[in-house]
Amino acid sequence: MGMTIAEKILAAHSGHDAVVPGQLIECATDWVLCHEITTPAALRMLEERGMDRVFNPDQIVAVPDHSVPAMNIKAAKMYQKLKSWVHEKGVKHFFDVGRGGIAHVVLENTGLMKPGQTLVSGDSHTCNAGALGAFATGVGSTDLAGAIYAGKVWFKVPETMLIRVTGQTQPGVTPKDIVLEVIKRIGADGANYMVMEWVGDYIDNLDMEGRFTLTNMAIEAGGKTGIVAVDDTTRAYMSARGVTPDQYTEYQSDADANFKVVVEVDASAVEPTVAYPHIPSNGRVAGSDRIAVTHAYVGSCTNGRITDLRDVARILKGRRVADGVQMIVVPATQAIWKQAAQEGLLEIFVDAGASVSYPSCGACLGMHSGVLGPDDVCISSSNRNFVGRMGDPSAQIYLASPATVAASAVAGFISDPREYNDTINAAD
Ligand SMILES: CC(C)[C@H](C(=O)O)[C@@H](O)C(=O)O
Ligand code: SF4
Repeated sequence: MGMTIAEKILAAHSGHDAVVPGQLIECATDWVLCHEITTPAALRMLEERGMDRVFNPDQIVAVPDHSVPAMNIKAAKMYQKLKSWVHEKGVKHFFDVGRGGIAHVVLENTGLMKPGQTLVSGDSHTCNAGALGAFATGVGSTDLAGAIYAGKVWFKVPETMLIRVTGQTQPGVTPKDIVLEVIKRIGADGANYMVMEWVGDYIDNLDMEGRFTLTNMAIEAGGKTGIVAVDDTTRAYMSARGVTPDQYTEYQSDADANFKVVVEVDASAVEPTVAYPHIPSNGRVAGSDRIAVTHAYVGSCTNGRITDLRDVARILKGRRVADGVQMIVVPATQAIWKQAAQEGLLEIFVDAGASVSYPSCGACLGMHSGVLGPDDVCISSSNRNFVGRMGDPSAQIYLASPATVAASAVAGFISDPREYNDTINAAD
């Protein structure tokens, strides 16, 4: 029996020639990603047991991102804890406030994380990095503590779901719509403890930014991670970061690999999709109901990349955010913020009446810088619309692509971005 990409990576990191789904393995971690929310608890566990060390300070990447710049004293203390640990242990890759942004997006851009590697973090969207042809997954604080201490974690080898996306999307339809459509179809637990491997000519033609959006949301279908095989797009992305193919290992799934489920998606039939409250699987076609919004949020590790900001700018250019709508745009990292500034995108946002914020998770999980109040209605480019996710439990969150968020912000109600296709194409 052949193996999938994920099985091959896990075998290579656990000293086995081959592994099968269900097998328990001790897996070496090439990278541990640490932020200020879950790392302090893991560090306390280690300290209490007198196991206060790191397996290798060069293989830890630390990025404060959720509650920074701190909005209260508690957050300031968590940030201090992460920072003092980084200095004490000599953690090599530290992206402090002002030099980083949202951890997953910072990491994907560094060139540190390479195809064929393994990554764990105390964050559920760690699956994001799977787009690089790597095995990346979120773990709880105990496993995080173990990884920091020993550079190893226990895994049960997951089954793999194959998602084949063929054809091309209509103008105005983006990777976010594809992933919302898939989660709608399979359900919020449809990929429970499975690897979601994306293939097909749609994926072949997709840029890395779009691939990260797909793998980022694996956890919203219960997936262990998402993964995309290495191809020329991945190689070019790595080489732009100074990493050559001899520095990483490429894996492909074998023709006779065992896929537990196969999902077929015709990209040309996918419409702009909005996940209605309060679960990401609750997808409907954008604009099928007239839903007034009070807030519009573009950002997060799912959709705060430069390509997302360009999509938003194409719609906002020469237009105004509707009265009564608070729109915030949060570039995911300092580097993306700078590029957006250089491309003139930030000026377009400001001229349209949107507020541009510093890179952080703040609004995405209702911690700061855009917390929703009672009965607010937000159209969000993020990945979760659970009750209370962005603030008050009575607030309603609708998940969509950046283009749909922008179209809705301009109209004042949830709208189909394809209404702007003519002007977008004319502007290009
Ligand atoms: C705070 C963190 C543990 C959490 C996660 O794991 O996903 C957050 O990033 C989120 O998106 O809800
Ligand atoms: S941007 Fe949102 S989803 Fe991503 S890590 Fe931060 S809080 Fe979690």
